[in-house]
Amino acid sequence: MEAAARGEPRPRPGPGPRVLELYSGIGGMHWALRESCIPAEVIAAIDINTVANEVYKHNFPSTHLYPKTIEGMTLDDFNRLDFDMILMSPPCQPFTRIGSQKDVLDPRTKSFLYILDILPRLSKTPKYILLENVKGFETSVARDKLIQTLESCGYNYQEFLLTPTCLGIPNSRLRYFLIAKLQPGAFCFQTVNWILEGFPHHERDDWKQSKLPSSDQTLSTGDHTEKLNNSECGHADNSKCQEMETLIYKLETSGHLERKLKQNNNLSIQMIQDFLEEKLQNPSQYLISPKVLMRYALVLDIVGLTCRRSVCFTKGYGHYAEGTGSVLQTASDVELSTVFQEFETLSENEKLAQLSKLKLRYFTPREIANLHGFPAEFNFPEKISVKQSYRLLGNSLNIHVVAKLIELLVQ
Ligand SMILES: C[S@@+](CC[C@H](N)C(=O)[O-])C[C@H]1O[C@@H](n2cnc3c(N)ncnc32)[C@H](O)[C@@H]1O
Repeated sequence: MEAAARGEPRPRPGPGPRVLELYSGIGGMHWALRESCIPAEVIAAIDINTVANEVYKHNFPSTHLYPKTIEGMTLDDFNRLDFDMILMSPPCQPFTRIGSQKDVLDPRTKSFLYILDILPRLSKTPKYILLENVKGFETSVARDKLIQTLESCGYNYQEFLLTPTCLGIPNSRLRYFLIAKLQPGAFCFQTVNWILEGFPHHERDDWKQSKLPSSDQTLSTGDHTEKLNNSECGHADNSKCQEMETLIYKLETSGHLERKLKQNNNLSIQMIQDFLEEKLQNPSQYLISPKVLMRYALVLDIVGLTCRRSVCFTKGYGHYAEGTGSVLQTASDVELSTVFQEFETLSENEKLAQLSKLKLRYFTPREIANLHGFPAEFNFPEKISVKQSYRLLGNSLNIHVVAKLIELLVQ
């Protein structure tokens, strides 16, 4: 029988922090911890999703994974785990613009409120906390309760709104992050009581910088334009005033096109082609069907191989066409604008013939994993379907962004 099952604390594996990964999903936090090179060990992960747990176990067979609800863990269970760090991505549906917005009244927030209740009562308050959630969380009651709890427990903390483009990755995924460190531990940068929209600058040899990171001292490669364009999860900004603007082609106004052009000309961001698989297995399954093309062509976010942008991939990718993530134009010799020229005047057959020239396909799960920063060693068990992979990746996070935050948290 294992020590934990006998009610005894687990033996310490090494010198670094012992990490508890809550809402572990497919282990995005675990991969980020590895990338951060912090000498830490995930001593337990907890998630209720059986499919996600299959993927987690496949990639981290030696990590103790609890396939149960967080509320199903007692205070004693948590105390026995004897952890120093919590990494967590609570469910985001209660806080998204298109979700329920029920905030703390949504039953899916219950487990998070339970964690806030447990935190001050732990026999050892963890030294480090990192939380990830959607944009929208920052204005929630749940966030206010989190801050109250952290302040009453004696944490220093910093909030962020970050997207992978600030690290040169051609994918928008604007997310809320909070890192908290138990006092007297101090951060290697000056915290501020507003939300940072880039990573704080620091001198490699002088982490204890004293200057306040003002807005122009943060790395904000295109963040502002991105927020306007992709404020949550890649849904086109269909506000009333834009409906009044002239459409150039597709449903794009000159403003949309200018923004995309600016993103594609931003040389600090890599090209989409750097994230693609060389040879697809069963490529026909990724082609966009004529039915989807005909119904959704105008709302698909289309990116080419040399583009330096893509919109946020959500769990509905490959299933719902609108606002769930970009699709790839594999025909590099065709101009998107020419395909949509006088499109409305064409017959159905002519429309399909035009659209087919683009050779559009979905990104594969591996390619989305690449954009999310998952390393080559990460993979899905064979029995996990493409659709399930999209769902799980859509719920996950950008590894590079979180790895950098873990470094900021611990250094
Ligand atoms: C936003 S996803 C986290 C994804 C994860 N960070 C990853 O990289 O895949 C939220 C996860 O919380 C899990 N979850 C939701 N409510 C839960 C609860 N009450 N107890 C345990 N896990 C829960 C879901 O199954 C889902 O995998």
